[in-house]
Amino acid sequence: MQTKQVNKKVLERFHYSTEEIIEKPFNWGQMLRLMAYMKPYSKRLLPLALLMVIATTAVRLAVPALIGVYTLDNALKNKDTGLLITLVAVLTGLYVCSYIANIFRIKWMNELGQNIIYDLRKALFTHVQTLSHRFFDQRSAGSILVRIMNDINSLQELFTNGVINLLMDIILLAGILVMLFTLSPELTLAIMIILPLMFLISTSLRKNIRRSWQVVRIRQSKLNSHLNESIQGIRVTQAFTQEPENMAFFNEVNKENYESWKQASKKNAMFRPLVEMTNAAGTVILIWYGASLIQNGAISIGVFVSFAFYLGMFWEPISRLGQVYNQLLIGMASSERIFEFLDEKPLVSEKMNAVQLNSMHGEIVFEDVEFAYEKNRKALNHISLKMPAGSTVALVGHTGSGKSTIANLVSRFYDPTQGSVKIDGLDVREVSLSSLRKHISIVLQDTFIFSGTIMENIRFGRPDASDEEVLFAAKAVGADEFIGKLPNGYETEVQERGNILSVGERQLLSFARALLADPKILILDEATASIDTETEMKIQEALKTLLHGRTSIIIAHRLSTIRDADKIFVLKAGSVLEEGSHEELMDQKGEYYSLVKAQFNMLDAG
Ligand SMILES: Nc1ncnc2c1ncn2[C@@H]1O[C@H](COP(=O)(O)OP(=O)(O)OP(=O)(O)O)[C@@H](O)[C@H]1O
Repeated sequence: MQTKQVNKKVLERFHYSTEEIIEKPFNWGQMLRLMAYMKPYSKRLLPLALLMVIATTAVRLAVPALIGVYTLDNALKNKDTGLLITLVAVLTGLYVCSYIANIFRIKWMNELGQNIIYDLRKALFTHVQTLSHRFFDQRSAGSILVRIMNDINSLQELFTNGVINLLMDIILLAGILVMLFTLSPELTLAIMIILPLMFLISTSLRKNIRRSWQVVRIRQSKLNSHLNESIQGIRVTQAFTQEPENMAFFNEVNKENYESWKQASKKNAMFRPLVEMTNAAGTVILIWYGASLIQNGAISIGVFVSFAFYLGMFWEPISRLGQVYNQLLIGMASSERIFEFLDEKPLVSEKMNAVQLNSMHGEIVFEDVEFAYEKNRKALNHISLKMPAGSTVALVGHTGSGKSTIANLVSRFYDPTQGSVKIDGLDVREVSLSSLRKHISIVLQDTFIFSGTIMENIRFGRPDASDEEVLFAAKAVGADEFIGKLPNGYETEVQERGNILSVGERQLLSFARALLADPKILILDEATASIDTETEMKIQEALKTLLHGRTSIIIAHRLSTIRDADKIFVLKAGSVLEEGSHEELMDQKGEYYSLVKAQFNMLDAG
């Protein structure tokens, strides 16, 4: 395998945090919490599946006794043809029953496992949807995806096969031991000498194999992260001609993945022969000691044959129990991560008797608001401001001065650490979240387009809107023109993030989306930044339609767009430095004046 030598600096560029903890010690509390997901199925599916497990196990336990003791020692020895025919009929009947029971066992167990996974995934997704922005600030989308998909998938194996195999194997093992002791206690005790060896192989080698597969999973996860980032960032990579470095790093990670897999499968391949060797040791003891017991007349040939059959069955559940144990430990780590998400409380939560805001005027008041995303780093500092209902208010200021944070607090994506945000005189913490957000629309610079048609995307905020209403909104904001040129017009399918559309076109779509939702409060956060001046002039009229009759908060760096605002708040380092109309602020010759001048000079120079 040839790979280009990777520059050390390139390797250092890639940092991927993978879920390194793949297994956790067994934990009863967590196990019981997991098992609680079986409860809805404890009336029908679970007992039915268990019944089938017991039925198949019982048949497996009965067969060796029927063949050895009954056929050889009774029917053949006594030349009892009647008994022989009965035994053949019973055996055939048992096999048929076991075959049918097995079909249903697999069917019901899979159904049970799938149902539990379905419930768990639904619970997790429903919960994640309620979590606050802060939760998403702290995690990558990839790591959330991994929990909802991979971690839950790894529990699927535990629920479909693991738990039931565990039960089946325990019942089978206990049954075999009872049969072995009943047939010949001396021979059983002699064979049990090799049990410690078997146990040692099962635990130590399995642990070793498990660790190797963990390394494979970590490497795979690294490979996934790199692939994901490579595809997402392909445009930047190509623009900076970083393809060779990217390829070299990929080769490195791919090779690591291949090597780890080779190691793990080598160890895996050793396991079966070792188990078979101990199995063979058991057979040697059986023949040597069993033969002498037959010679002494302590046991019959039939007992010996039945014993041999049971012994052959004995190792299978033991080695499978080791496998289930592995699954359990992996399940512990996965479930811990899943429960960590499920236990995460939304930081912004609704009060018990939250007020339903059926209608809204849209007056927004900030009373001495302080806010910090992170401790000791205030984003807003003693902010007091008033935005009258129906007015157009602009927030201006340098990057990082707190403009978007003010918008975030209005929508209650975060709560202030001090002071209060009031809408129509009501603290937003008193209002139900859905009724508050129903009256607010936000248009961001990087608007999100969902996979689906253009029509569906505009309808996003008001799913019950008619086609005519969608068309009206699109026309009003001037989006109709470009939509008309698309291959299928409003029915054109766009992929996630709307890559076939230009940034400006996406922006127009989100204006239409906002207009259709008909909110009382409209927040435009750098919403016109991606639209060229000509288009912007065209949509100024449309914007008037959009802003009419609502409280609008416009955040813009391009100051020409906010000239007509009723009030402009100038922010600096989280505080309001100046407020007033464009003319008033220009007269003041303060921060706003210098910002406008700076832009004017820049344009002049351009
Ligand atoms: N999710 C976040 N977690 C931590 N800190 C944040 C987060 N979002 C913003 N900040 C910080 O809060 C401060 C205010 O950010 P904010 O986004 O409100 O600025 P802004 O004025 O809107 O800037 P811009 O003009 O660049 O959009 C900044 O110092 C920023 O680094």
